[in-house]
Amino acid sequence: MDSVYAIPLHNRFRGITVREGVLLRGAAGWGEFCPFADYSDVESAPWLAAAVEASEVGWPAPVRDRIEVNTTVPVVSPERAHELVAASGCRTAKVKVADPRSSLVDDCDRVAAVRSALGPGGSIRVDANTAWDVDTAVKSIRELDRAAGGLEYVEQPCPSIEELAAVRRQVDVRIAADESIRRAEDPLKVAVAGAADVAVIKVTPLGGVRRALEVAEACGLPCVVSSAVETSVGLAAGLALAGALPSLDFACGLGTRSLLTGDVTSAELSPVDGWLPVLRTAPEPDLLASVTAPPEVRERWLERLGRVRAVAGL
Ligand SMILES: O=C(O)CCC(=O)c1ccccc1C(=O)O
Ligand SMILES: [Mg+2]
Repeated sequence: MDSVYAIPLHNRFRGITVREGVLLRGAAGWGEFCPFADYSDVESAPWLAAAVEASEVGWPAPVRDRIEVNTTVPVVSPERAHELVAASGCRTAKVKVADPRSSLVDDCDRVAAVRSALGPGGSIRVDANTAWDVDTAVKSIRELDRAAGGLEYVEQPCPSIEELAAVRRQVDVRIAADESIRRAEDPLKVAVAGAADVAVIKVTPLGGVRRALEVAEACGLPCVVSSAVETSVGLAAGLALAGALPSLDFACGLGTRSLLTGDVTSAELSPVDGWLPVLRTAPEPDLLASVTAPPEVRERWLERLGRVRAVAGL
């Protein structure tokens, strides 16, 4: 039977305080259907395709058995950011910046605290989630780069591909494309080469591991596999993708289990010393029961699942 879960987050992330979704069980295992609330039924169809691939088909064989991951730092105080990074064991941290609740000075302070936690050998990337125009991006990236003692890359500083290209011409920091790929009408056709140095690839919005592998190949850039803040069921799909990519040069954004206050399995996919195994885990009945959504949330998700099944023909 389909299980609808609702799991609170430790800190607000992407405007969300509780992560919700449906776990689907099929012949090949478990899949997770968890489009964000602002995704339409049409935009949610690839999320369902990813869940159906996981539960009914399974994934291609991996070429590596462990994945280095970044820890993800939400909009928190510099002290809390330092604590989170130090406790994570990761050598790479991704810091959310340009949030409406955080000024550039706050962002610089947070990034500096992350550098002090990582030491000079660590890598820091920031994610602006499309917040800036070109001029603001150029100015902010220069300041953040200075505060960080060097940035590995900046993820999606501006909304459009053209703006990414303009920013890229003016700064020394690498540019990564995320929303430009994930929310593109046809992710197989977006011309990110020239506008970005790195492609962020997410299994769920791209419609599954196979489809994401095609997008990775088509974009012709080094890829970073990132989660959509799923339970360990959904994270396993990201690990399958990261495990199957022909080459992998950067730490992946799959260390997000710690953003959630709970999980559906005790074999949870939390990084150890900054690495995750390429494995999949099944939910355990008692843990599944502990995160079961209240009836009205369950109703809403089952209706959404039905509508998206109709749209997707799945
Ligand atoms: O990449 C990571 O470290 C975590 C994943 C992440 O940031 C994310 C999670 C959900 C939705 C959007 C994003 C994003 O990268 O913008
Ligand atoms: Mg991003």
